[in-house]
Amino acid sequence: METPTVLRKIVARKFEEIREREQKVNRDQLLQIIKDNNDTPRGFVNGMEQKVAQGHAAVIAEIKKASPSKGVIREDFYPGEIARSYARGGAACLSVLTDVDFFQGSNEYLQQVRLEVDLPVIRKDFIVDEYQVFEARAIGADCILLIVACLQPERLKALNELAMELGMDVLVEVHNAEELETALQLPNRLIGINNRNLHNFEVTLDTTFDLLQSIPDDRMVVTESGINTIDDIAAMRGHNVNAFLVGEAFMRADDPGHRLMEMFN
Ligand SMILES: O=P(O)(O)OC[C@@H](O)[C@@H](O)c1c[nH]c2ccccc12
Repeated sequence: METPTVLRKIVARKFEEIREREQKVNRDQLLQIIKDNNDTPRGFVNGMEQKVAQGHAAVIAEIKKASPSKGVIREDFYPGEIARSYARGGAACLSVLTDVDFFQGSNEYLQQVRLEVDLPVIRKDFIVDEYQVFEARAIGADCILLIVACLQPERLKALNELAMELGMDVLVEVHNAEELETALQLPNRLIGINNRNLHNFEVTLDTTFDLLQSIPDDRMVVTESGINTIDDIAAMRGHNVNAFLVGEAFMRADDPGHRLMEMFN
């Protein structure tokens, strides 16, 4: 048997969580909620492209209380306030962790944030089943994350198509060359490169630099995790990487949006 890495533990728990949730709100009910909400997704890819077209970095600013690798990152955690701060600081889009058991996130946080600001929002979770894609749209997500490391290629493709049918964008996340090859089979504009290995939490920005060479110019590369300094940003921009997903560096600052502005301007 393979050793249960953190990612495998999280995914095993996800399947249980989905079963529990489905008991309370089934798929048909989720569809009804989506219909009743009558909400049009905000263009996530569009938001990113606009920033880059203006010559700016496109920053996805993350709202994350805790993580399995770092424990609690931010004690005073008011997602609506953080979202407003990020909007003032010039974020292109927001990311909200909704995983409860490992990241102390929640669906309610995403719902609050979406009411608070006009920015597009990605649901950051470990999506392994259609149920979660419907749920994402039902709580107002404009985009979902699909992590190639948690999914068989056929499943990845099916979940990606479902998200698109629901009008959402998808950030496809990879960490190595094999996963990248799988991701490039999809037509998606955004390719996320996670600098953190989700099996052992090791972080190196070389993950992005190494994989970059194999990505055609018509994709937008989002470098994810471990972006902590102005030098990190300069190194990325020097390689023509202009889209960033940043959590911890902002969340540890008193005013997260102000920190965003300091780091990116
Ligand atoms: O806090 P950081 O190091 O700036 O990282 C943010 C983001 O990249 C990270 O939270 C993340 C990237 N991919 C994920 C998948 C699941 C959970 C979390 C993540």
